[in-house]
Amino acid sequence: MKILAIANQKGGVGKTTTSVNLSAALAERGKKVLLVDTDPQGNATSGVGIDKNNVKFSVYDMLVEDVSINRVVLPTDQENLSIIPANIALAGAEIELVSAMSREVRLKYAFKELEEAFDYIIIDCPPSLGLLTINSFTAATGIIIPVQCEYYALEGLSQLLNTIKLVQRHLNQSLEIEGVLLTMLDARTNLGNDVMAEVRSHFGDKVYNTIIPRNVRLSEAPSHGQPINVYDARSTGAKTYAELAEEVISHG
Ligand SMILES: Nc1ncnc2c1ncn2[C@@H]1O[C@H](COP(=O)(O)OP(=O)(O)OP(=O)(O)O)[C@@H](O)[C@H]1O
Repeated sequence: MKILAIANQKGGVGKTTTSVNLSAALAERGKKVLLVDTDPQGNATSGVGIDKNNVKFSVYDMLVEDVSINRVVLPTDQENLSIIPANIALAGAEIELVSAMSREVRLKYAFKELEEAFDYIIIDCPPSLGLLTINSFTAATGIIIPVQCEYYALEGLSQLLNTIKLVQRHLNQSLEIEGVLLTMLDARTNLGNDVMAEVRSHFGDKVYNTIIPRNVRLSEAPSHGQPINVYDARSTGAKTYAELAEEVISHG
């Protein structure tokens, strides 16, 4: 089982869009996928059609109240795709966890209790490097870093890399950067090439060949509660997330 955290503390770089659509594309390829929403905004939850304010249990209950993970996992409309939902209740967790026992390893321990077998667990991280993200890094086998194609794309990444190093040293030695994903490429500018060269010079072959273009269908899909492969399977957004899924699968 691969556990992939989708993380970048910079906001709005495509973490949730990638979490939802990579999960859905993997599920479409017959992989059993558990999407875990750890962002209090709950956008991954609503993005797969779950009413985030109307769930019995959320990731908050699992991490803070010790509710069993097996009671928190919900099926979605898509075959092979389940979710652990999040909502605004999670906003307090960063503070509540500070004084909790085993505060960095709660997610990892919860995954150990899973009764259902999954091929992939995909974790949508919040735009911060607090305890929720640390829990994800501690539980994960790899991290996918979405980087928006824009000037200063790499700004702030040193903080993220530093956090990864700290977690590797103290909490999870086998944690790896699984891949770096360029997102929101605007075909009308040449910026993509510059950013790609810069990102490649830092991360080498960790950078996925797949680049996600800016695609309006990707931004519309969440308001319909559907991943892009359901909302518009013929869109370039759907095609590129399908390519990404193939790349992720080929990495083993
Ligand atoms: N490839 C794309 N093309 C067009 N719009 C996109 C694309 N990727 C993401 N968006 C839109 O950009 C916004 C930010 O994306 P998203 O929510 O995935 O980023 P995020 O990193 O998860 O944000 P946050 O840091 O707030 O959690 C959303 O409105 C989303 O619909």
